[in-house]
Amino acid sequence: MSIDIRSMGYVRVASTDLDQWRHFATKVLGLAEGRGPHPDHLYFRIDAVSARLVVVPADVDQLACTGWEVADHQALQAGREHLKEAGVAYEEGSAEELDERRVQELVRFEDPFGNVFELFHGITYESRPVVTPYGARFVTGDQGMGHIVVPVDDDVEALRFYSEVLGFRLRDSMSMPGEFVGREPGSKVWLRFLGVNPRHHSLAFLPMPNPARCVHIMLEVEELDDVGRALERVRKHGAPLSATLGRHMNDEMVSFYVRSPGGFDIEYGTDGLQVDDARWVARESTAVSYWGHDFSGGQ
Ligand SMILES: Cc1ccc(O)c(O)c1CC[C@@H]1C(=O)CC[C@]2(C)C(=O)CC[C@@H]12
Ligand SMILES: [Fe+2]
Repeated sequence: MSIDIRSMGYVRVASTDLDQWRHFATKVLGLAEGRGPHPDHLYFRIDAVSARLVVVPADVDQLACTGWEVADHQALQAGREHLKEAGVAYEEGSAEELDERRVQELVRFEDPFGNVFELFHGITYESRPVVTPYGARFVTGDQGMGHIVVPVDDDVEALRFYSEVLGFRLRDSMSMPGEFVGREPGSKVWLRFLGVNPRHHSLAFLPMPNPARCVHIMLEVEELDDVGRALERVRKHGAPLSATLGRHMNDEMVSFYVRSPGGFDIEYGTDGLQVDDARWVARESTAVSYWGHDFSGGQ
């Protein structure tokens, strides 16, 4: 038995420039501004959940942590016991932290590479329907808020930790030449894509150091038109495009990548694959994309 994570619940970002984040999140990404307990923090909604993205002032620009949802107190208690058995140190969320995240209970720990994870249950949701500035509807629910790609030092240890300790299920693998991530020529590193719900992957990792502590966060919208409109706003506001529109091979997502003020990318996509664990078999994809996704920004 391992931890029964149901979905990616929230992301917290540390930022040196909250005005820039507010502009980017609302005008470029089209997220709805929400409210929260701390007057100096930015809270963004994409669905009924009170805040999915929270930006907090800091003297660095980097990912602070990701929050992973479990069903209830019993599931979190089982999670604590599992972490203890696996020798992973964790701490309980303080009263202020529970209030800030608007969850019933949480524990925080680090993966072997210093990525900060929180396990929580009982997040609040709002009575008022979310109204996003450009009418985009985001795909969440059972599939959670999206996916995240985190940097790791060791792809073998990462796969062991995320699957055996955290209970993520391997859905796809893709190899990359070692020299691509600064290793010796001729070596091979693995990008692994793991899931916990019908979303093809909720967590992926790349064995490459990254000062932002995040490679990208993916948000999914209902319609291709929402992706097209977002791409127009990227151009209008001069936000740096990290990869052109394309369709990924493994999860069939049609998306583009834009650089956020956090120094990591936001992947903005639609039409992602949903899988059924009873039938899914882990595969190895042989290309990043069927078409598009020019990571030189189309220049
Ligand atoms: C390959 C792939 C499949 C599904 C995804 O959602 C997805 O984000 C990716 C791309 C992962 C990865 C990345 O985000 C950073 C830049 C990378 C390392 C590349 O240059 C190729 C693959 C890219
Ligand atoms: Fe992605």
